[in-house]
Amino acid sequence: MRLPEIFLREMKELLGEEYDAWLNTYDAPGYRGLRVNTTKISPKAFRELSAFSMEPVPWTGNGFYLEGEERASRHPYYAAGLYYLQEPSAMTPAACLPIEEGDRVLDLCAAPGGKATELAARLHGTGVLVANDISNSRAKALLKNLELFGAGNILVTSETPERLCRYFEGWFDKILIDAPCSGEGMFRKEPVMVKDWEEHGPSYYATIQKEIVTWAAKLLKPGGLLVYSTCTFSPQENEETLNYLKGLEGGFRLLPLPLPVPAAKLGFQPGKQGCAEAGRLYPHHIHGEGHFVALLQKGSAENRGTGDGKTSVSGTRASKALKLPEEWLAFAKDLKLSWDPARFRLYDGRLYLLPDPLLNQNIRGLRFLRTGLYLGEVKQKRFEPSQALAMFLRREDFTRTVDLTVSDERVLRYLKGETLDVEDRISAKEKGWCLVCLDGFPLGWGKLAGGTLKNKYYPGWRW
Ligand SMILES: C[S@@+](CC[C@H](N)C(=O)[O-])C[C@H]1O[C@@H](n2cnc3c(N)ncnc32)[C@H](O)[C@@H]1O
Repeated sequence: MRLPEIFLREMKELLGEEYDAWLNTYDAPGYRGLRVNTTKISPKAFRELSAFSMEPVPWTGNGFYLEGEERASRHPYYAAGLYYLQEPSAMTPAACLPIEEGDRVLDLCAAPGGKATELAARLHGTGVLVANDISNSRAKALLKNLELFGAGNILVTSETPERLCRYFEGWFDKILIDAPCSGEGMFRKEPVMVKDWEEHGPSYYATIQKEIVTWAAKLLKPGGLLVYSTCTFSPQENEETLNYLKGLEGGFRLLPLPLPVPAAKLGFQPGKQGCAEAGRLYPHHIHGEGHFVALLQKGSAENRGTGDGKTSVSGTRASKALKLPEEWLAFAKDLKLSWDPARFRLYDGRLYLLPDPLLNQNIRGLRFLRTGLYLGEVKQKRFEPSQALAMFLRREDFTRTVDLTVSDERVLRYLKGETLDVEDRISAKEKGWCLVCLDGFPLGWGKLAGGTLKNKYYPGWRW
């Protein structure tokens, strides 16, 4: 593999006598990883259910090395949102952000959602995850991944950090910044990144990173926690950015990484330039690609207020209960869940369920792709439930289900959008909307009539 001369020189300076061991890793294959969606299934239950050959990634509770040849991205369990495919080192940043139920969490550079999906899972449907990416096209992939995971307590935006700050200054309990970077740690996995490094390099990204952390520092509550991560080795992009952040208003200090085992035992190397608590992940010390992770706190823990989420533009608006459409009420008779009426919003016939922390929050003018859980649409006097709602629900949340097992050839036909004969799976008189489930996990909607299942799997997701 061809690596830029300047990069190699800098790595020699960084690694000293470890340089050769590091360089040799480019002749070895990389590692594939799978992270279990713990809102849907426990890691133990997933291992029992799936036939995948997997070994735990020691710095996570739900990450695994994928060892066989299975095409896990084309397995129906993927369509059921049971896991995310992620390189093992990339699992570290989200694992290092301590999430508590009810938290207001921001993933500032979130697309396509590798870390955001884990943060959403750890919120267990409470609080809110604001998942942002400056790129609108990448934010669309982020939204899809969050909805596939069944996350409903979300706000997906495509904004600059500066504009987010006009709405959410001092609002977040936890922030994750997986910063755009020169990608030095990914050259083995994605050799095309070498070209980008030659065009831009660490100085270009260091400027962007300083801009991003400046706004993130304002977005975080006093006492709040922030994870800063990159997939690069460059101290200019890592320690220099941290030292810049430490000097910002509010005062930031580094904390030890809250891992299941001390970082040193896992083979993580300490950060440099006064940032020893940070973790440098090198492919010659761990089974994974290069990464950098640090956990910081703004001010001290005593400063950590409850925060009232005051906005800096046009005040707040009181939440009032919406008169719910008849079509929704008729559909919801089959739903075994109920929600506070104040949480519903109807825009152009589309019905949404807002996360609690957003009820009094002004988001007018914000560029967003999704506010909360999209429930579905009122169409020709009927309610059409959304794919996002199917993924959000558990099997037991809806009256009618069609239950298929993974060995049933109808599973793939359903995912392809075909009409199915399901007479053997239901009682003869069953009629209307039903949740199509795979081994107990919803895949999407169907409509039953006379033993036939009309396929309502979202056309944009069909296989
Ligand atoms: C390393 S990637 C994020 C990967 C993501 N966290 C994941 O785990 O899937 C960095 C992201 O930052 C976004 N980005 C670049 N500049 C940004 C900025 N100023 N504000 C917010 N996002 C930005 C890029 O579009 C890119 O998607």
